[in-house]
Amino acid sequence: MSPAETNGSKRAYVTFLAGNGDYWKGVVGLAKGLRKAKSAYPLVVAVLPYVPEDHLQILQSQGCIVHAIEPVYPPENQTQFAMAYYVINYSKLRIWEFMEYEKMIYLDGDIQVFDNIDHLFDMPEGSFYAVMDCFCEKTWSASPQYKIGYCQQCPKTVQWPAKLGSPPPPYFNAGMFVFEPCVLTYHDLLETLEVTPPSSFAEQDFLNMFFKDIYRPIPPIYNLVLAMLWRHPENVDLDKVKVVHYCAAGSKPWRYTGKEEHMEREDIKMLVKKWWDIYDDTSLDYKNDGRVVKAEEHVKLPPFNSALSGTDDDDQRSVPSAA
Ligand SMILES: O=c1ccn([C@@H]2O[C@H](COP(=O)(O)OP(=O)(O)O)[C@@H](O)[C@H]2O)c(=O)[nH]1
Ligand SMILES: OC[C@H]1O[C@H](O[C@@H]2[C@@H](O)[C@H](O)[C@@H](O)[C@H](O)[C@@H]2O)[C@H](O)[C@@H](O)[C@H]1O
Ligand SMILES: [Mn+2]
Repeated sequence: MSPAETNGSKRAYVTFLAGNGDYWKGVVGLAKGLRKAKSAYPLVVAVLPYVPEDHLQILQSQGCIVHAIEPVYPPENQTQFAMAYYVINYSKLRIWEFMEYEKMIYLDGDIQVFDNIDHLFDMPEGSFYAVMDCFCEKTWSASPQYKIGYCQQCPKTVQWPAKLGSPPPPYFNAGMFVFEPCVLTYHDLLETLEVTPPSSFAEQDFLNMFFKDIYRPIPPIYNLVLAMLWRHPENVDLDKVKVVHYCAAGSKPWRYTGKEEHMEREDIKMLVKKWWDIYDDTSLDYKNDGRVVKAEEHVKLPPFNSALSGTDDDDQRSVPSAA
């Protein structure tokens, strides 16, 4: 049984690449970081059209399994996304059709894995695992939480006012999550998206709504949203952090100038250097041992109706507890 298959279930990390810009550097860094952390599983890259061929070659030369996907667009809308480019992030939904895998961990291309997190694949099936986000950055300024100063990271500091009803349910950052590709879920996601008005955080808001009944928070060591360092330092122990998410403005290591707000912090400089130390480490380059790394054929999805008659072989495993 290959390392990518454990107890018969095929597993892989997956990230997403769009455009002809420089995010491919984030994906290369991620591929090398997973290698350094001695992960047993491959990195699949879901790539949108127009990603340049030379970027794809670089990813394959680093051992990535490149899967071409078609874009997913939200319904026609006048929404002001928190960042205009968020509209392309709906295309992340395509990873639910990667039926050749039973369990996947999604990681944004601006994430680095500094310690092995393969054990997360052993979490019980049937739930959606991700780390809770923070509402304190300006990107949240249109939200009711931000306007009253409420954040789920410190629910007692500013209590959710009873007049606004019950507090919002736990809300995850969609830059990292543990999920199970499933054709029924995939079609349900796309059909639900067609009738869901888009909102500020695009697919992140949508995924939070869609998975709210099965979402289980996992500790922030698995996705350190950098703003936590200055918004909720009491919730962060950098020595224990396994996964860093370079999502704060100005923190993408491959574009780092140190000029944006908070970017002159010593911990930010240290984390950016940690990223570059891996990216520049040629001993972490992929050594193709003669096998030809082929972009795996997409599993041809069965027609929707025949998938309905499929049966799930549910094999529960012992699991680390979620947060
Ligand atoms: O031009 C882009 C913008 C985004 N992405 C992908 O979409 C993810 C989500 O965007 P981003 O990480 O910039 O959002 P943030 O987490 O910073 O809000 C990125 O990590 C990349 O994997 C990409 O490939 N090209
Ligand atoms: O398309 C919406 C995006 O929303 C999330 O990014 C946000 C979120 O983390 C906020 O809390 C931060 O304030 C903000 O900076 C950051 O961009 C995901 O990381 C990304 O993958 C993607 O889903
Ligand atoms: Mn990100």
